[in-house]
Amino acid sequence: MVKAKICGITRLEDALLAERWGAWAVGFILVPSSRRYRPPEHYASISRALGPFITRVGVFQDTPPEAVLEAMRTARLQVAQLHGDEPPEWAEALRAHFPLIKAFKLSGPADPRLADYPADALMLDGASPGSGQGYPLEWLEPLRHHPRLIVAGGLTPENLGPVLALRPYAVDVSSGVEEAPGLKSPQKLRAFLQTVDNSGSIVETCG
Ligand SMILES: O=C(O)c1ccccc1N[C@@H]1O[C@H](COP(=O)(O)O)[C@@H](O)[C@H]1O
Repeated sequence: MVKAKICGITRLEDALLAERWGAWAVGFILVPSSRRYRPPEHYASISRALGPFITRVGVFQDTPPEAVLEAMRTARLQVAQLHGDEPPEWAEALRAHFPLIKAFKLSGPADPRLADYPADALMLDGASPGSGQGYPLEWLEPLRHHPRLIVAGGLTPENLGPVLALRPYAVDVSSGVEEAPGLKSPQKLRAFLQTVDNSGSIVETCG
């Protein structure tokens, strides 16, 4: 079963819909320059209202480890996603506290050495994260069989099919299920999660 992470959530109602419709994770932007940024205290109130079986992810970009730890604690989050040019030592320091996703921006075919970065899952994203910009799926090929590959960047309910056919560990979406930055569209959210869900049943039936 491919897992789905809904990223860039700013409203409780969107988080609850994502949970109800089967998302494995929700992501909260802690990058101050982003239009989807909200302070950690805001995310804490959303996190408190969710059930125990959905993972809360904090998204950071070039934030020093001490500040990441502080924000994660305040926002009551469980997994950190690093989206910048963080040195591997920062990742090692953070992994002592919680699982880590390392996101890389692709501007060409993925370099297989990205898998050497110390992280618990590897995300391959477009060149401009959070913009809805994608890339040719062939660029994933060098890391296609990575056991914890999360595919992100420009995904929508409509273009998800070929990505799901690659059977990555997870898919991640933000803009593709929004009506405005940070505000999710219930219709698009449902369509996205249903598409992921249906792909699981198809594989299980055929397998
Ligand atoms: O969403 C943002 O504003 C953002 C800012 C800084 C780093 C990452 C950001 N978003 C991440 O981008 C991917 C894919 O987004 P999209 O579906 O192409 O819009 C997603 O993981 C977001 O977490």
